[in-house]
Amino acid sequence: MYIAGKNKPNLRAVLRRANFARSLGATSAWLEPGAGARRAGGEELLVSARSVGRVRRKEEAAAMETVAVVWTAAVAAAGLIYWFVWVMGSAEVKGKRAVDLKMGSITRDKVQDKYKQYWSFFRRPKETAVASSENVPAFVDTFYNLVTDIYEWGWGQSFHFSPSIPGRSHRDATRIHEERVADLIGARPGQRVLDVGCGVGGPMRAIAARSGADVVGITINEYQVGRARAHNKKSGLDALCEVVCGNFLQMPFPDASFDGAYSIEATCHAPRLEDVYAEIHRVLKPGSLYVSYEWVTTALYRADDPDHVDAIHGIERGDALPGLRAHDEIAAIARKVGFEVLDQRDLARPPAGPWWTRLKMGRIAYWRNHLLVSALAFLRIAPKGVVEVHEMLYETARHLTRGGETGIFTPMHMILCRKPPLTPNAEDGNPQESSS
Ligand SMILES: C=C(CC[C@@H](C)[C@H]1CC[C@H]2C3=CC[C@H]4[C@H](C)[C@@H](O)CC[C@]4(C)[C@H]3CC[C@]12C)C(C)C
Ligand SMILES: C[S@@+](CC[C@H](N)C(=O)[O-])C[C@H]1O[C@@H](n2cnc3c(N)ncnc32)[C@H](O)[C@@H]1O
Repeated sequence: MYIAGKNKPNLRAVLRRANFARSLGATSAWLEPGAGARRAGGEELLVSARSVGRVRRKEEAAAMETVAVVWTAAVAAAGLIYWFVWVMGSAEVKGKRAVDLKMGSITRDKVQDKYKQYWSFFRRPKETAVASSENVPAFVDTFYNLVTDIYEWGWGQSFHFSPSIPGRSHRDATRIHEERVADLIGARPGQRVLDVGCGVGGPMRAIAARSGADVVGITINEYQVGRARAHNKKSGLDALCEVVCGNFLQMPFPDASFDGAYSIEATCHAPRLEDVYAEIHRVLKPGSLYVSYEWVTTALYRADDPDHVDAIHGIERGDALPGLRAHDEIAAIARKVGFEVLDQRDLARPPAGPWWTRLKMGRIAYWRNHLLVSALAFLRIAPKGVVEVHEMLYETARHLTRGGETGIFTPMHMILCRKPPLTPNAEDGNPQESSS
């Protein structure tokens, strides 16, 4: 019995009894009259102290969990961004990252204007087409200011296609397609070879490395000259590779100053093919070889099929082309300027693997790239206008793929020419170009 002041409330004893009683399934009232209320008060205190502790521990655990989740998410996001921008974003390329995207030599605030100016070329009325052919080099220059960095970032240092080779990387297929050029013209050490429309010099370095020849590249775009020289130096090939800024329609080289020449997917920018072929013929030594990979419509192209016309117009608009030529025009033009035609072939025809799969297989990559350029433009890291240019290239890829799949277009119509060697003139004994 509990007497106030005599028996101090022994909470532990009460609890022991309570536990015992609980173990027997009894209530506290069964143990001792009045003990229920006393025990209830003490146990409530203890229970509430315990539950406060439990709640606090739970809260602490939850807070720690939140911190861990936030950190994990932050690390994962950082990893993802790193992978997205630096690893995936430069999968094909060394040296060009999305964060380095510029628009060639165009100042940041002029990019959108230049892009509009580029498009206005295609809106010109037909009557002014001849006059505007004089503007083509300037328009091509603007185009390469807009696209060079995106090409390097998303494609590599070689701005051309190549047949895909099962089991080999794009990089290998590209190099093999370029080395074929060196072999076709028989380039060797000590020779001086001209690269007509050299871009940032991917092919030039592959050809110099393969043959040991000195290669001189010419491009209309000043920005590409800087990029090509930097790449030449970085690859240790600057002793063999030289780059000049100039127009291939009026080249700053003396007559008969090269032992060989090649052009890879570049002369398609010339409004009149005879003008560039005549220049190449002029600067070549007699007897030397020239090979070109030309962009042309094939025998499957039908000018009365609106789908064909639409695909070819799409290719022209997205690639700064004044007008694609037909495959059977090329050799006639080469002969007209004085070349002998040794061979011509569409290198895209079977057994060559399709060149356009590299464009098609990258749908996820395009989506990723679109997000990336949009984010960079939003953050003002890349100039405004980069999103529109990227969008244009995406469209162009669609048209090129259509051209490849339908077989109406090829970017690798190969033509191998020779400038006729000199033969002694029967009358005066002086050498003259042989007529073949
Ligand atoms: C010879 C020329 C250029 C040929 C090709 C090198 C380029 C033609 C189309 C370009 C591209 C299209 C899609 C781009 C993509 C949307 C972007 O995310 C990454 C770059 C692209 C793949 C880009 C790369 C270069 C091309 C394949 C012409 C101009 C005569
Ligand atoms: C598609 S890129 C090909 C570049 C290079 N052959 C390659 O395969 O990487 C075409 C090149 O031709 C050049 N080009 C176009 N028109 C030109 C012109 N009138 N004079 C000099 N270069 C020109 C461009 O500047 C660009 O470098």
